[in-house]
Formats: sequence, C-alpha cells, structure tokens
Amino acid sequence: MKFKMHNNKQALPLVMGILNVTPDSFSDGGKTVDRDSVIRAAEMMAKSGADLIDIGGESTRPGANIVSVDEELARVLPAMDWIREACDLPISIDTYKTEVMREVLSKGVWMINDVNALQAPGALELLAQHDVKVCLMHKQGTPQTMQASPSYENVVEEVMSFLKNRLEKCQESGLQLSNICVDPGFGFGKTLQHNVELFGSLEVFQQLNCPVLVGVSRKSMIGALQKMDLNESRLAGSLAAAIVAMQKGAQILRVHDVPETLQALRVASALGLHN
Ligand SMILES: Cn1c(SCC(=O)Nc2ccccc2)nc2c(=O)[nH]c(N)nc21
Repeated sequence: MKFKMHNNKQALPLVMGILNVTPDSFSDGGKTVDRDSVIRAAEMMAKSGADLIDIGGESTRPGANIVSVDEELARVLPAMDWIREACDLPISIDTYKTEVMREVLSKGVWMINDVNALQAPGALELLAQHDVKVCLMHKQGTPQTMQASPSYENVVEEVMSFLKNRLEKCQESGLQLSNICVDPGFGFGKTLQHNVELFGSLEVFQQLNCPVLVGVSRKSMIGALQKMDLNESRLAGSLAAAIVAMQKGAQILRVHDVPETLQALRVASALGLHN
C-alpha cells in the first residue's frame, strides 16, 4: 500500500469520507454550506474512523454546472479551515482546475483528487513541484455531456490504457509513483453495463502498481442494481459494493456513509474477505 497513512491500516481499504460543500449537492438534501454543518460532518467522519475527507467546490455529477475558480475557492478554502477545527484527518480536494490546486497546495492539502487526471494546462507541472498525493480518474467527456451516449470498443481496455498513459505522463513530469492512485471513474461517461463490466474486472487495475480508488457510493448504478425506484436509500447497495471492491483489491473507497461502511468492511474482512 503506497499511501502510508497515520494508522497504517493494511487489512482494510482506506475510507475517504465525502463531505459535500457544493450547495446543490442533492445527496445530502441540498443543505447550504455553513461552518457548523461542515464541522459537525467532519467530527462525525473522524469519530467514525474515516482515514481522509474529500471535499469539492464544484459538483462533477452529470449535468452539473461549471463554477468559476473564485467561486470554487470561496467554498473550499473556508471548508479546509473548518475541517481542521474539527479534526486532524488528511484532506483531499476534488478539483480539476490548476488554479484551485495551486491555492489548496499552499494550504497543505494531502491529496488532489482530479476527475480529469491532471490534463488541465499546467496541472502536471504544478504537482511535480509538490510532494502531494494525487488521484488520476478516468472519465469520458465532461460532466455536462458524459452521460449522453457513452461508448467504448472495450471499456476495461480503454480505461486501463488511459490510466497507464496518464501514469506515464506523471512519471515523465517527475511525480513519484508512490504519491499516485488511479480510479476507473464509475459513472463518468459509462452506462450501467460499462460500470458493471469495469467493476467485474477491478483486479486488472492492480497491474498499474499503485493504489486503486473506487467511488460508487450512492451512485445511480447502485440504485439501478438494487432495482429500487429513485428515492429509495442506496445504503445497502453501497455497502455491498464496498465489500466487493475490497475483495477485488481496492485500496481506497470514496463513500458517503463512513460508520456503516467501516462496520461492513470489518465484518467482511473478519469473515474471510480480504483485499
Ligand atoms: C469527485 N468524485 C465523484 S463525484 C460523483 C458522485 O459522487 N456522484 C453521485 C453521488 C451520490 C449520488 C449520485 C451521484 N465521484 C468520484 C469517483 O468515483 N472517484 C473519484 N476519485 N472522485 C469522485
């Protein structure tokens, strides 16, 4: 496990708790972003055993609208301070904008979680100057267009070769492999069929010799597979997916429901399902 965490948990995947600071994030009922709710959420995640917290100032859900650098920073920078009032967990920032990366790097961010795999101009060069973790995620198209008609010849091969190419670019630019994790990007320009195929072959991504991050928590693929209608809870399905991801070698899980996920992972691991 390249990502040496403070508690060196090896048997279980690292649990990355999602803290929404985009006011329109419907998965938490669209609550407005304020200091108290961020502090409360961060305290709960830390108490529940999360290993790190992921925050993003622009929703990257399908159809999400683009946010300016200033607007994104206005949400993320205060949230970093509030999280630090609440706990000492490492912070991951979900952004694809080089300018946002620059600002959060100067505030000691632990990981840059880039759904665009450092393709923005200047992103690679910027990160090469910092000893920071980075997640390289695959997506097809942009959040505005990606779910229109996703298509692949062979989704596993295409996602794999994209990530391999981005890893090579990172290493050419001087980033250390030990600071990089990869992510197939479930739901980012993929049909349900593509997502299921990618999940079924998740072990393949271990060949890249860096930790694999999986983010499927509460996503529409879970709802579809649960065969429930839209407003049903996706908790049980998300926990099932977390367990299978662990069994398939995922080293980091990005989840909304931290306590429940850790309970499920601990029981599954104790009963013989190890990552
Ligand atoms: C920022 N970010 C996102 S946002 C999409 C989301 O949570 N949608 C969603 C959440 C809840 C309900 C419906 C949709 N997904 C990933 C991921 O899978 N991997 C990495 N590395 N980062 C990610």
